[in-house]
Amino acid sequence: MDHTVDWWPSPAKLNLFLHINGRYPNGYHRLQSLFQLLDKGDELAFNVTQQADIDLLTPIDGVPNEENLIVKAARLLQQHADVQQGCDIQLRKILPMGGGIGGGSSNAATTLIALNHLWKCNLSLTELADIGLTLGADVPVFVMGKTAFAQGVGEQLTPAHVAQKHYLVVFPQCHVSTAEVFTDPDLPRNTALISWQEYEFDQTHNDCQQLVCNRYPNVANTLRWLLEYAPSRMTGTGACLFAVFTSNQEAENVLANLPSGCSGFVATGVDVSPVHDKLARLDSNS
Ligand SMILES: C[C@@](CO)(OP(=O)(O)O)[C@H](O)COP(=O)(O)OP(=O)(O)OC[C@H]1O[C@@H](n2ccc(N)nc2=O)[C@H](O)[C@@H]1O
Ligand SMILES: Nc1ncnc2c1ncn2[C@@H]1O[C@H](COP(=O)(O)OP(=O)(O)O)[C@@H](O)[C@H]1O
Repeated sequence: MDHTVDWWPSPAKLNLFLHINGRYPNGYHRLQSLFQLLDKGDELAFNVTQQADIDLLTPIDGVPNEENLIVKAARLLQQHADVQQGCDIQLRKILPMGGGIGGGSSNAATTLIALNHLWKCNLSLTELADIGLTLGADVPVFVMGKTAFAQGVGEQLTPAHVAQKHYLVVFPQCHVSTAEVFTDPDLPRNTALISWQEYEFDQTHNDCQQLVCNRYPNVANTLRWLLEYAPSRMTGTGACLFAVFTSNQEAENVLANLPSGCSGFVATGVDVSPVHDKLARLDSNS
């Protein structure tokens, strides 16, 4: 660990369920979901500079910096708040991309929150969430920083307390594009709305799961394997799967026996994002 660098967490999320209730005229889907924030994720570090340049010093293979959500988020905030300073950014990426665990969206949210603090923009979380929504439907939940029920395209958020569980998150080594799932004619789009008070894991599902299992045998086989151990489901539009445990040790035991070709990690569900814990610590020290 490099102690001279101040790392900001960029947590992953799981969709404990994902119901598709319909479609808006612009083609976006109307959803209900429970976004569970996790205590594990990527990390980002920001070094404020006096020139306006935004530089990501650790590019991601296959994602040009200009298209990286981190750089886009920094630029948007810079324009929105008329900031004259710039920054150098470093990323330590551990979350698989296109996995349905929100890595890119979380990176964008952490960038908005950290630079709002470091550039002293003083924008509210709601303003940052509005900026974030223009980058992706999942950015607002990470900006608001609370495990939450979501509806609309995922931007209408109601904070939720979920009993603390330990999750084995498994990446079946295939990437599923969100746009590919949402444009598939076979995707079910007519689940009835539920009221949050009635939420129970067993009474909910992920409307994308069967479609992705049909198209990606790796996902179907890994899900079947996980279900032998614990209640399990796909998150988001895939391809990651999660299994729910009441103890960390049980989750670690199953991780140790993952089928070859899969990778994974164990994380604990949190009600509040670790980014917000860091902000609170910074605010209490200032
Ligand atoms: C459905 C979720 C659940 O978490 O899937 P994952 O991406 O996490 O797997 C997300 O809300 C996704 O959010 P995000 O990945 O930010 O989506 P965006 O970049 O805004 O959109 C990617 C594409 O998905 C489609 N899209 C996205 C969200 C939505 N409610 N309806 C859609 O139809 C649109 O066609 C869009 O072109
Ligand atoms: N900082 C970033 N981290 C991850 N992906 C990014 C980033 N910036 C842009 N992307 C693009 O966003 C896509 C979706 O990434 P990600 O958010 O990790 O997946 P998902 O939405 O399935 O959870 C990636 O395939 C990549 O092309």
